[in-house]
Amino acid sequence: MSALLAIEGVTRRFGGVTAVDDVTLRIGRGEIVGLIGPNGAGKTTLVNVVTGVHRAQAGAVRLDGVRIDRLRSDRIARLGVARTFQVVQPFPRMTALENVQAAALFGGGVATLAAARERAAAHLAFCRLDQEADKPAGALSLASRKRLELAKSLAIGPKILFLDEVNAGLNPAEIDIALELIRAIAGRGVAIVLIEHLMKVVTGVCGRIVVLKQGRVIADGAPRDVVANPAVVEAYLGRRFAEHLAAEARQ
Ligand SMILES: Nc1ncnc2c1ncn2[C@@H]1O[C@H](COP(=O)(O)OP(=O)(O)OP(=O)(O)O)[C@@H](O)[C@H]1O
Repeated sequence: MSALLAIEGVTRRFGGVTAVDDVTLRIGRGEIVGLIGPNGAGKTTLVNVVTGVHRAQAGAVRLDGVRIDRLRSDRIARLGVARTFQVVQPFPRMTALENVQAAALFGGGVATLAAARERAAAHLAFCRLDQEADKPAGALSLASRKRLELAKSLAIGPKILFLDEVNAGLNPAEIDIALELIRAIAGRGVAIVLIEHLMKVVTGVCGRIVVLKQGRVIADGAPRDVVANPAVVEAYLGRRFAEHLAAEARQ
């Protein structure tokens, strides 16, 4: 079966820095993939190339077999590639419902404002924000704003969703809710790529982990194999932490 998203030999340089270096990666429908690596490894740049923010200087990106790497970012989003940002940026004076309604209208597939509103309400309920629907987005807590970003992403009808540090700044109970949501979204067949520094989160929710270092993929596989991979331990995890994770994985 062909991959939902195929990144094929993608390279992106900035001046003398090769931020993404000949990366090849295939992601299937409904997969939850962790994308990890040290600061500056190229994670955000890779997402920027896939979402059309940056052009690749070599390689190709295909969604459902169709090349998307020469398209504008709004077109790529409408085709089903959604992302959230590390720093959440809703329209602060619009209500949570209006924010999601605007995303639904952008995504297309709704004929009227009323239909967009109805769909937005359903996405808010799914993201456990129905109680906050009529509050200005700027008045929501950080955890709620992060879930609002998820609801907005869902409103464009994504096939694949890139989540950049959705758990940063959340407490353990809030992280549990976010992870439940991520599993539920994947359960609907949406592929998820989780950029995350919290290894407990990555190993807990991801079926597969990809590790970048200096723009290259240095590991790609099941969490228990990746955390035991000496190159990953050296580049990112550190030995004591890796031993701790391996012990947890065995339990
Ligand atoms: N717009 C840009 N202009 C110049 N250099 C850039 C640009 N974007 C990224 N880089 C460089 O590309 C490399 C990869 O950066 P990138 O932000 O993709 O890494 P990252 O893995 O997402 O890091 P972090 O975990 O810190 O977010 C770094 O050396 C960075 O300085």
